[in-house]
Amino acid sequence: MSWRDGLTLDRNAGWQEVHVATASARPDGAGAWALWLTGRLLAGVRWLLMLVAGFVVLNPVVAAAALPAAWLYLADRPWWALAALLVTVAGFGAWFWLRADAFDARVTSPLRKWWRRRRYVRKWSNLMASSGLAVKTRRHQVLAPRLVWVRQGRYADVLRVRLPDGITAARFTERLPEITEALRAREARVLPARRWRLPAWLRARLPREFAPADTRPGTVFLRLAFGDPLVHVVTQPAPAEEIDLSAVTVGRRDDGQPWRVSLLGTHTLLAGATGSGKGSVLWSLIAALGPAIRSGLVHVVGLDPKGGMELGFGRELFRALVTMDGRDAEDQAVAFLEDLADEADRRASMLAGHARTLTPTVDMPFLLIVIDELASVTAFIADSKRRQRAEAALGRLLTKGRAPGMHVVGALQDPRKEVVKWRDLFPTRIALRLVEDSQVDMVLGDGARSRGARCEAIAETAPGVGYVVEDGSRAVTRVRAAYLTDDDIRQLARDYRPGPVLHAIDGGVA
Ligand SMILES: Nc1ncnc2c1ncn2[C@@H]1O[C@H](COP(=O)(O)OP(=O)(O)OP(=O)(O)O)[C@@H](O)[C@H]1O
Repeated sequence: MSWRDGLTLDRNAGWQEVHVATASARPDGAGAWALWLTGRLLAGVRWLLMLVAGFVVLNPVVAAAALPAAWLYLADRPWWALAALLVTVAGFGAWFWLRADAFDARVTSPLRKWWRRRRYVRKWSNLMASSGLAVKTRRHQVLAPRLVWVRQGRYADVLRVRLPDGITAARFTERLPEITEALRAREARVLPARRWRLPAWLRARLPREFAPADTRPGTVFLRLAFGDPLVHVVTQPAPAEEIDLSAVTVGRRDDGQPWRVSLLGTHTLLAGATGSGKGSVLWSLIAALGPAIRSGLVHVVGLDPKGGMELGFGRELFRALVTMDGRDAEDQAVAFLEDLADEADRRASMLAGHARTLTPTVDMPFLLIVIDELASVTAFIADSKRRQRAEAALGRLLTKGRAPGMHVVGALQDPRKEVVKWRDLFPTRIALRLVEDSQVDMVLGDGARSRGARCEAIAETAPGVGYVVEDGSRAVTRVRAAYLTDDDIRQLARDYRPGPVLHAIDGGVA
């Protein structure tokens, strides 16, 4: 992001006053008219200069390309100017034809940003007033939320807005539909307004009562999304040989940037209706870990209640795969969880007093545990004794496994109360398309839907699209998982199948 993306639009202190033009403001008499007209003319010239200056700053390539034609025209050579213009247009056409991405980055994207910025400036006061977000002071001034700055990206802009007294962030959030329409955005979302973080050494020295709160009252960050980089299927890039478990790429975010998830110190809850693309999240995660799976630094184990239909394609990548078929399916699931919970205990006691988190080695690898249907090891177990054992083991695994390098990905097709009670033990939550709007907050946490996670509105034609809430953050991010075909998965298994098993999990799951 360049320095140009953070220009201040309005320097009023704290709010934006909406000027209400009254009929009595009209001039009376010739002198007054002349004065009024001169004022209007000067304002018009200022506006034009600002417009040109803004255009040149935000579109340097287009401005530079138009310079020869403009100079020839001013030098009274209109035909030469026309010829220069035609050459410039032809040059742009060739550039677009040969390098559409570079052309977009240098020409059309800056033009679009400039246009959007003009729209904000032009419409803001009116929009705030007509959406009921303006307040009247006792001196009869009309104050509206003030647009402080705009940070622009290819697909989304973030507007920092200061609220006048009397307007709350909640009230602003209620008006998002009007704001979205008026500013021609695809989607509007309010991001949590976080304070600047003081350096840790300074924070540690501040008395508690002076330590600033985490949120910033009176300020709202409005995120407006334009266009959609998630309409196309996302492909998974070849994984780097050196895997960073705190930033594993699994797809793309709706600002066009890679979607990375951290596997360290957290577990992931993945919910989505049937056909919503849960499989693509699981497989892109496994694919991104390929080299570490082959070298033995990461072990993947899985539980697939569909008899291996989902995870079976890449069976060779798993150190253990419990497929829950046959008459003892429930016993298999219970044994699987109890073995892993014991492993979590073993690792926790080995680390105690030595380290707070695990650095994976071949002797003590990072464990990725994929449970393809969480309900099948909790709510769906018919026998109550077995269910209690399974739930106790799952609880132990989730609470103890985070620090010693065990990450559980629990997929969920039908979020309901008896399953979602586990939600708080999964700090990272992903919700793909859901059937009902009430399920959104059940999965992602309270208030996630009002912060923009519209999982029930995701089209059936967009599998793999969803919303993420990350550990410790209230922000909701829209994403799409990369897609691997069945052949891709088979190839993945051939490329990254692990070497001989060195350390089986106690209890014989491996
Ligand atoms: N990220 C994606 N991009 C494009 N298409 C996808 C993506 N993920 C899945 N699909 C398509 O959607 C179909 C359904 O996906 P998938 O089987 O992963 O859904 P699911 O949520 O696991 O469903 P179920 O719970 O029924 O197993 C796939 O066959 C595939 O064609």
